[in-house]
Amino acid sequence: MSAINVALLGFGTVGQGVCEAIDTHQERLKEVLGKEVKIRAILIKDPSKQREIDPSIRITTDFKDILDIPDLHVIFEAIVGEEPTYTYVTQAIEKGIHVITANKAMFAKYGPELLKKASHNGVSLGFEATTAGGIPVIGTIRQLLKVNEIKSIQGILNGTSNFILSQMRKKGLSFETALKQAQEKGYAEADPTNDIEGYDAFYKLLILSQTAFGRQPDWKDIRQKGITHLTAEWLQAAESFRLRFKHVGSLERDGFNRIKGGVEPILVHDTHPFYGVEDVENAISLKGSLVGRVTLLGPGAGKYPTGSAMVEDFLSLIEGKYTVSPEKTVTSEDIQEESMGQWVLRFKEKEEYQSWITPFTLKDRIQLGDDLYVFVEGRQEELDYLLQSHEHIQAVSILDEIPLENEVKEGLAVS
Ligand SMILES: NC(=O)C1=CN([C@@H]2O[C@H](COP(=O)(O)OP(=O)(O)OC[C@H]3O[C@@H](n4cnc5c(N)ncnc54)[C@H](OP(=O)(O)O)[C@@H]3O)[C@@H](O)[C@H]2O)C=CC1
Ligand SMILES: N[C@@H](CC=O)C(=O)O
Repeated sequence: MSAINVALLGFGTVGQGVCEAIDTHQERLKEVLGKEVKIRAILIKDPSKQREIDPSIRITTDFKDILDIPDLHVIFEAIVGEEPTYTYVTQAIEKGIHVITANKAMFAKYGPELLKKASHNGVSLGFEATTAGGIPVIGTIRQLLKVNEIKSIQGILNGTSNFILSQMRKKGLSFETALKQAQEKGYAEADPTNDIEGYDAFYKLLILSQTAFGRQPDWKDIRQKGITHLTAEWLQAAESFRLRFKHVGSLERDGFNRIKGGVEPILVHDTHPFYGVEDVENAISLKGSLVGRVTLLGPGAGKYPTGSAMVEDFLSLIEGKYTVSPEKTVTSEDIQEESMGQWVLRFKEKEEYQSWITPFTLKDRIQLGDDLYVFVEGRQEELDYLLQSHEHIQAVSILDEIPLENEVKEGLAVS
């Protein structure tokens, strides 16, 4: 029985997850593929680090050694940053080697080009692990929602941020302590700025856009804000109104087929599917033209969930499910939808507007903090009044949000 030869780029949290997944599930892989999967080599950066690696696997710091492996079928790419990753992936594809990547910073930027190159060279490029850790969202869109036209996407897309917000709220931890724990658990990026300032979720949102809508919006049109300004007091104050702050990415196509959206902290009510998404979990809610709203939930980061995503991607790739470039043709022009009644309110703070999404009906104004208010059970006219009477609040757009299940709707505003 011949083997499927693979190599790993990177042996950090994700690389180790892939290695262990292959090791512990070798029998299962053999059963499905009819062949053994053999890790031939691992590319690392720092040769002085102590590692527990099967001595039959070659360890190298030179990517040329990887390219020179005879009959190498697949490369699992789990290193950091745009370069040298883009160069390595390009060279692998040009050599006819399939690639599976976890690197969203690289893939958000170069994904469209690399997918074309892969298609041109007759190889596949799997990228399930770039987005939402272990949740099979890319596969769901690529393989299971081919007829449905995706109209909108919302997601908690960064495990580290969600973990920090949950820990600050539940245990009153400081931001720094919660971040440190996320780093120790292997959730955070090498540079956690990407997690806490929203870049990581931003990249994932662009990858989802490419996959679901067949293209990306202009990057500068996508709002991007992290979680660093949120305090434990705010998180706990909101809780008493059955509201939670979640860092959410959202995208929708407007009537002119433009893609709009952003990543930012929003408040969700306890009837919202994202309310109970806690710690390292991620969630993605897709609205399809036939199926309606589908919400996927699961672990958004970490060694085993990400290892799982890459190995499942590998199986799909070997089984030939990804032989065609996943880019869809954008067809429909008539995607204008009736508003579900959700507004983005923007609040001016130090000459800058910050945005939170809030349901539109308002009634009683209850003070939460010095300059933080919640509005409960009101009407459209009251929102209009609020907007007119507070020059520092703007309603900038209506989102196709998940409707709240009951009639009591709440919003939060800074006044
Ligand atoms: N952590 C997670 O939960 C998830 C991470 N990802 C993505 O996966 C990738 C890897 O993340 P993660 O495993 O957490 O990162 P780590 O920092 O834990 O590991 C990175 C690995 O890449 C190696 N590496 C870095 N730069 C180079 C280079 N230039 N040449 C060769 N090897 C290099 C490092 O080598 P050395 O060991 O020698 O330092 C290390 O083994 C990232 O792109 C990340 O965004 C995606 C989904 C989830
Ligand atoms: N740093 C990322 C890892 C997974 O993509 C996160 O926290 O979500």
